[in-house]
Amino acid sequence: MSRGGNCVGFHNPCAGIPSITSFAILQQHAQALRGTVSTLIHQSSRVTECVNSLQNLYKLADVANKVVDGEEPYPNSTLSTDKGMAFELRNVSFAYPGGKSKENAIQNVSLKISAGQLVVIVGTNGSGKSTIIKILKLLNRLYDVDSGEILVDGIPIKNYRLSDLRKAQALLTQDHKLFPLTLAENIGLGNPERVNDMEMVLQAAEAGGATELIKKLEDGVQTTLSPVQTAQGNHLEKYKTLQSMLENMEKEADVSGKSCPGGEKQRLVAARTFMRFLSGGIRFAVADEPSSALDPKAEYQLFQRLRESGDGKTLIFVTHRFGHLTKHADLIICMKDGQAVETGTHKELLALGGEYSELYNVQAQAFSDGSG
Ligand SMILES: Nc1ncnc2c1ncn2[C@@H]1O[C@H](COP(=O)(O)OP(=O)(O)OP(=O)(O)O)[C@@H](O)[C@H]1O
Repeated sequence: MSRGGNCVGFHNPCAGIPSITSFAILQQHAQALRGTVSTLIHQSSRVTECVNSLQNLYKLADVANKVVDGEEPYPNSTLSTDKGMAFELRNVSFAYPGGKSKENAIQNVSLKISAGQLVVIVGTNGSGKSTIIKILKLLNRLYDVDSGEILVDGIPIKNYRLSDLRKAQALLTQDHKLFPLTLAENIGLGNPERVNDMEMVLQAAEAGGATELIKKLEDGVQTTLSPVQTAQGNHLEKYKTLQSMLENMEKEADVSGKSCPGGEKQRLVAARTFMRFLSGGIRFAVADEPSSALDPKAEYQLFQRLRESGDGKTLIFVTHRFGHLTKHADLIICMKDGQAVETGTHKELLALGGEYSELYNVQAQAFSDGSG
């Protein structure tokens, strides 16, 4: 048996350590080594992921921006009216870039929306409602259509300056974010130049139905919303540094939970949209399911206020609910399988007895068949 430097063995008389202890130490080292190797393997796969993401970023940077800015100022001095934006879709088809489906999300859609109309888009899931909104939000021109043409106030959308179009639109969706700022700032984001104009902020809050919620809070509009706590963070009370690092990482995160439940969040987001309306110059507003978390009374009030402030704006709503909106709409667009299968008013579409009346009757039946 070696008595030199090689002291590892079941029996090590040079160190006088009992063999069982040596074995335990050996096992510990082996375990630590296994842990290190598996961490290394995990980390190296993360490195590959990071490198791939970086590569993709560089590839993206090489992609030429296909959206070419136009030169025509908006509003057009001769064609635009102060009633709002007018739209025309001529044989428009669109498939999402990189989308898995070979089918177009919308197919050969032709329709006209007059300036100042209150328009409601209905249809089953996946029928293309939000896609119509996205290409009409065209206004951002994130999605240029594959074929067909979109006209705004009689001129192809592509001719307009993007920045002018953006200034003229407001958007209200269910997935807008709230930030860990004060309520006033969250609302003021709709019109950042006037974020300190408390009179305007409170006016927007009232229109969005957020006044009661603000009154309940000790600091009113100056209440700062707290960032979201993830499930991960909840286990980390003992590790203060790690917890505060995670919380900082969540700064950009949405606000929800106790500090602001769904319905209240939608009210604040709606208030932000009204703040944007108050900035002036808005001629087109889109609302994509803006009331999904609101109770029926709050939903009615929101629609009323949107309608009341709709002067000088074309309003387009996407909804699954049939009610005040569809009843008052100047134009209902009923989508099915990517096509605008029916257009008209509630009465006209009911009289048709087609897709719209079928969808309507499913909801109406719940109240009329005495099953409730
Ligand atoms: N970002 C996307 N990438 C790829 N395909 C998409 C994308 N968004 C929607 N689609 C597809 O386009 C089609 C139309 O979807 P769209 O969201 O317009 O329908 P929708 O009527 O608004 O549905 P819902 O009522 O469920 O919101 C669907 O087949 C959908 O899967």
